[in-house]
Amino acid sequence: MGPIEMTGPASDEGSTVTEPAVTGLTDEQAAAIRSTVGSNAVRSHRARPLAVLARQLRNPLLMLLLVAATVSFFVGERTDAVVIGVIIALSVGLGFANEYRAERAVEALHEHMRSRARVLRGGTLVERDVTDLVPGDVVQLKLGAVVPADIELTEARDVECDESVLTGESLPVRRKPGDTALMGTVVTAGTATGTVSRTGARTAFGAIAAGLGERHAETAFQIGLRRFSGLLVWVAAALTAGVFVTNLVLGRPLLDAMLFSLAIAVGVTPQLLPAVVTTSLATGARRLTRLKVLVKRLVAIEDLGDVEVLFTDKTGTLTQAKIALRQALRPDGTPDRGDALGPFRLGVLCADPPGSGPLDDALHDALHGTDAGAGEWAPEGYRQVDAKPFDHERRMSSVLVEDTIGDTLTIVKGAPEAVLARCRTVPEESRALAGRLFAEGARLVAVAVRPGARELVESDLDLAGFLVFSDPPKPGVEQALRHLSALGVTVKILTGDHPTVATGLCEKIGLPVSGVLTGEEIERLDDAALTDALPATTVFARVSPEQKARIVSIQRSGGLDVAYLGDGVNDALALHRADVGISVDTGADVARDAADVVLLEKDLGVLADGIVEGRRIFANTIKYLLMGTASNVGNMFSAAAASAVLPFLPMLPSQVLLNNLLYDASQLAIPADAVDREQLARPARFDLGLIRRFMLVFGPLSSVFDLAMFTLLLRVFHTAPPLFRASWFVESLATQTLVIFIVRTRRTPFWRSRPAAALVIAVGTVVAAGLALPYAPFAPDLGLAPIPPAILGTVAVLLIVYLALVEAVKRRFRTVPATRERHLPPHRRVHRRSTPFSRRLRPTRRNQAPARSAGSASS
Ligand SMILES: Nc1ncnc2c1ncn2[C@@H]1O[C@H](COP(=O)(O)OP(=O)(O)OP(=O)(O)O)[C@@H](O)[C@H]1O
Ligand SMILES: [Mg+2]
Repeated sequence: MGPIEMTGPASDEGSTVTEPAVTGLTDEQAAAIRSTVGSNAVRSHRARPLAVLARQLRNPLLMLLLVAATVSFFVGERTDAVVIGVIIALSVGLGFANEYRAERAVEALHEHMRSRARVLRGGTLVERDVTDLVPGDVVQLKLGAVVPADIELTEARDVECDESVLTGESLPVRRKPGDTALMGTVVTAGTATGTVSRTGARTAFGAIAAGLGERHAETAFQIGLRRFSGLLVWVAAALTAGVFVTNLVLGRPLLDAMLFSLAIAVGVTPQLLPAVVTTSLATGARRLTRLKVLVKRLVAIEDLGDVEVLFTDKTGTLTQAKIALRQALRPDGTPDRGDALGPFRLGVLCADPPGSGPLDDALHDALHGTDAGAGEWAPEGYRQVDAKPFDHERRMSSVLVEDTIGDTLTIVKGAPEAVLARCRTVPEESRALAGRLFAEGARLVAVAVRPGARELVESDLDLAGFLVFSDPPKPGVEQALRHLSALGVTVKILTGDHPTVATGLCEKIGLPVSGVLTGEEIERLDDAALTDALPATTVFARVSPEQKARIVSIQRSGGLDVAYLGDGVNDALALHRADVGISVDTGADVARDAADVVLLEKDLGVLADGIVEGRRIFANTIKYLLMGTASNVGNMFSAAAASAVLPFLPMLPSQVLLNNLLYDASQLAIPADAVDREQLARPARFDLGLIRRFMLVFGPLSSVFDLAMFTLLLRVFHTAPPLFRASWFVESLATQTLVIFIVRTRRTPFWRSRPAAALVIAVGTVVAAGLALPYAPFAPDLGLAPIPPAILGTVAVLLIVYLALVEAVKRRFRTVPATRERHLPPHRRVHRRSTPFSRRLRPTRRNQAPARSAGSASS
């Protein structure tokens, strides 16, 4: 059963299918089946305007207010009710427009995040989007693949699947021909071919993913935001109840009291919070996409900003992704000249098909030149009888081959420690040679043989020699590491490679090594000892996938925020454990699916940019929160207090709402604001305590000024209600919007920290509009009267004194480091893994062009 020639358009995949009879479905047949059974999707994504609108309207406060306004329209103040209605419509519109735009950005993210399966279509092996698969498709699975549908295996070579995502069972399960490889599980060993039996929601994985819904579990940031909103809900509730009761006691009409207290509540609640956060995140995501960093979920950007420790694998991240065979050496160190039983020819015999991994590809390249992908890959004259593919635990791969006259040969190649341990005798000079080569920083593989055996046994071997691969550092790594360290991120290496190679590389790229631990040593440490050893260790070498994951977990439990960057099958576990998993577009399926962030180019430099972006978003969100708790809360508090002592309402409900709307509008420019360098230089943490203290200090401060203003208006200027309200309207709008220029930075505003032009324009416009309102022709409808210059001057003086005072108090305000909550949301694995199985509800391109050849989108 030899490899068949592929039919159809030339493809650079060079994969062979060992079932000549199977041709799979054609693209047309697949499309026809898809039209009846649907896409292979477990969820859908599309910005749904109605859902976004419903989210805006779900606000019970607005609803209550709307009801009260409607009642008032029929029984009382008509104009006031209409004004209230218009303002509510405007604020709903504002929130809607912003959130909808952000949802569109999420949708665009999804379009970048496709995952492909190798499928036979019309006899040709092509790559298709996983959502295109239909029952009947013939699919190939290789090591590291996430099984794209329920697949009945027709052929399976040493296949093991990790089904923990479905069963919780962490040990891989053996899968033989006739078994079903389940969707969402991972091929942890071997290669297989099979026929799709079930897709999408009809699979067990689909059912689980559908049950979880589209909402991801909250991150620490989102929890912080929710707590913040909760805090303000309490403040609002207390104020509203107080105002309502006081006004009733004072004998004011029930409806007026109700409208006024509800308006106060609306004024306190941060309605635009979701819009501000999603706009920030969406803007950040767009910026990152341009830098070739994709985030799967918007909040992952904020997660990036929190990263304190970055674990990375070595090969392909710190070193160039493409490695080359440099030398083949016999056990005594003399070069192999291509002898029949020399390490090079044996190594090639033992290699997996092209495209399986960089190391084996380097061997094929050396044999065929660089276009090794096409054509026959095994040297002639040998037939493969059995094979044990490479895995990261054994760190070896082996084959049993038979030559034309029936002699058999077991060939083993792998990490020298593993291979030498299985050799009968190893000359001392060979060990010394290996040590020397490691010290040179070469990526080293030992090859050994055992002639004559009938079965594949990896023991009693004879060393055939070494294959030396060059694995030079990637250009630019040094600079990226400096950037990361300037950002306060500690970089550590978790590699399957040899410790000497790893430390040698660190020296070349300027990463100071404080300590080295090997997998063997780690095995002997219990969790407590490993915890103690972590801070002093930079390099973890010869670690297995489980050890990588264990190290990440232990680092996290120490309270630090941990990111993991890796692209291999051996990185998937660790990616899942990390707070932020980062992978590369060209990496193994499992790695990509386990990640929150995918780099289109494996480049540490862009990662630093991503971290900065995350911190920028965080900083700007915090600005909005602090703003909401400073003058805003203070003003509402003053209004509430004033309503108890004044003979009339200090502001009409419609004026409170209008004031709030204008304030909100000015805040929408915050996501675009510039952030001070020192705020980008350290990992950020959500600190509700800071916000609470901020509110307790700056709220009352603002109220003091309001009360001074009230006193002057009543006692000195003897104003009537319309003028009183107009004056206070302008004063409160100016204080609460202009204070952003002080709150937005820890430095001296403007001189030391320049705000973004957009923010200056937005705030300026809003203040100007507020100032103009009392003079507008429709001012009487709003219940406002023109303000005479004497009062305007007073407002200006108060404003300046207020801002100066806030600036002075701000300087005494220190952030106390918050303790971070350790929080790994449940089901995150199912969520992450189901991302590629997402379908756009409204297909844009109908019927994929069947002629499209596969290679285009593969790496
Ligand atoms: N295809 C292969 N065949 C034989 N041996 C291999 C093969 N791939 C890797 N090895 C050996 O196994 C060792 C461990 O490889 P592994 O993939 O676990 O980690 P790595 O890729 O070297 O490092 P990193 O974790 O930094 O990516 C390698 O150093 C090499 O000696
Ligand atoms: Mg790797």
